[in-house]
Amino acid sequence: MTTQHSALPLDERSREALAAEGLRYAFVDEQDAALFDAWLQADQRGFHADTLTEEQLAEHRAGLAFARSIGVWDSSSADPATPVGTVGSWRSSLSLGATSAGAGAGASIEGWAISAVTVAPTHRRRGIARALLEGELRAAASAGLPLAMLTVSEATIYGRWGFGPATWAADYSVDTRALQWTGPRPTGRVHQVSPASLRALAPQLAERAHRRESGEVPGWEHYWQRMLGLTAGSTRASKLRAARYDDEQGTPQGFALYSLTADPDDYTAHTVSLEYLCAANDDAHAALWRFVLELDLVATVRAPLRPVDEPVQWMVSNPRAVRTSARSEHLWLRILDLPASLTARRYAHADTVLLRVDDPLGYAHGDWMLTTSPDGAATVTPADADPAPEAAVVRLGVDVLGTLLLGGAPVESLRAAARLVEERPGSAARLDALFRTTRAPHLSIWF
Ligand SMILES: CC(=O)SCCNC(=O)CCNC(=O)[C@H](O)C(C)(C)COP(=O)(O)OP(=O)(O)OC[C@H]1O[C@@H](n2cnc3c(N)ncnc32)[C@H](O)[C@@H]1OP(=O)(O)O
Repeated sequence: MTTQHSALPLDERSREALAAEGLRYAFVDEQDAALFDAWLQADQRGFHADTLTEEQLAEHRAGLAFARSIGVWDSSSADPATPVGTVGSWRSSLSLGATSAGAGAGASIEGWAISAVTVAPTHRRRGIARALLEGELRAAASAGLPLAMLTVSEATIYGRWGFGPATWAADYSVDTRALQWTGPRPTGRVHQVSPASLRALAPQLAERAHRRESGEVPGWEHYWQRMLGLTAGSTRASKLRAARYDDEQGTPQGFALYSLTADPDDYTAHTVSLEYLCAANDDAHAALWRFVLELDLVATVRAPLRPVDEPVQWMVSNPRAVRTSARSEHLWLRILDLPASLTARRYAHADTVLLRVDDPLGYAHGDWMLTTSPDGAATVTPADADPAPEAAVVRLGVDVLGTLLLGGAPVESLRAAARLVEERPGSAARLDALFRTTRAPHLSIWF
């Protein structure tokens, strides 16, 4: 067991709650290959994914040993070695780079990333996920982490524990034969490279790109192996192509990973799947998009999980050729330490807002005075007196505050939906102006 894990003990309340159901809740010792393998296979089964081969298991063990893995076991089941519940978690930064105009580039906050939440079909709806989630939140809060975060299989699950969607993602489908490139033509060069050649560079470029964004969570060792098609038996490896953009000085500034699928009836009409586009500056973004949109023998470029304000729609002659085929929430946040969460980011201008926060689990519950200064910095204090007459006053749930935190939420819509109540007229508009960011927050990975 690593130091990081022992620093964050197993949650006693969850252990007791599950023990009362005859279930054992415990850490997975990543050095115990048989134990870890059973946990990994249970996680795969939980998501209806393929059973891992021996080679893949070895890779997963190496690649995921950094996380804190917890299992739930039922000694009375036919296969008592395989956990009936899983959860994995780790400390991770969350970028806050675009939280106000010009200010805050490179800022981030540390949070608790939660993943691999599964419960066996034979044990569902008996409260196992609840015990796992509430245990994670207590562990994160006791470690002093300001928030927890996750990406979700279903948007119906996590609101009950105070998580709210905080970034959104769009899938685009581009009809490349219906447009011309009208965007910038940067003076650097695009090089066609092998995905393997990006192994060291990709995380570095992603880290630089994330400094410009809010909502980004860094990938980990095994994530990059997978993304670059370098894992054992990767089904993507033979199809994956890569392009790298270097600036005029020859310094890499971005890369794109994509694959092509032929149209069986028309060889000139391949579909490109743009699986990842990472740009540390605007030039790299434009050059790489232009590269994929101008590939010959291609009719369609599909680009999943892109920002909802993806600038490419303004870089082509025909905006209707860039169709949004899907749009949904992506990263979910759960605020645990309200002052630490709110003061980590920058705001648009000086203002004073009383936030009356309802948090059924207690972590962020209460009245809080948020005061921002002209340079965008904030202070947050418990509000025990009546608010000053000039303060905006709103009442909202902790999930809605998570939704607001990165600045991508339309506050007026939340007010109209009664998810946020104005206790003084005009407060929603003031909150919107204060929290809104110049770029939509965005997370480019699943975790
Ligand atoms: C961060 C991540 O890892 S996201 C991935 C989530 N996992 C998956 O989608 C894998 C497939 N699904 C599963 O493994 C399980 O069904 C889980 C993990 C979603 C739920 O596990 P369970 O142990 O059945 O949940 P549990 O019994 O603790 O339910 C807790 C509450 O969530 C609700 N709930 C559970 N699953 C769902 C769901 N899929 N949709 C909506 N509500 C749900 C329950 O009704 C219950 O509600 P309440 O107590 O507030 O009335």
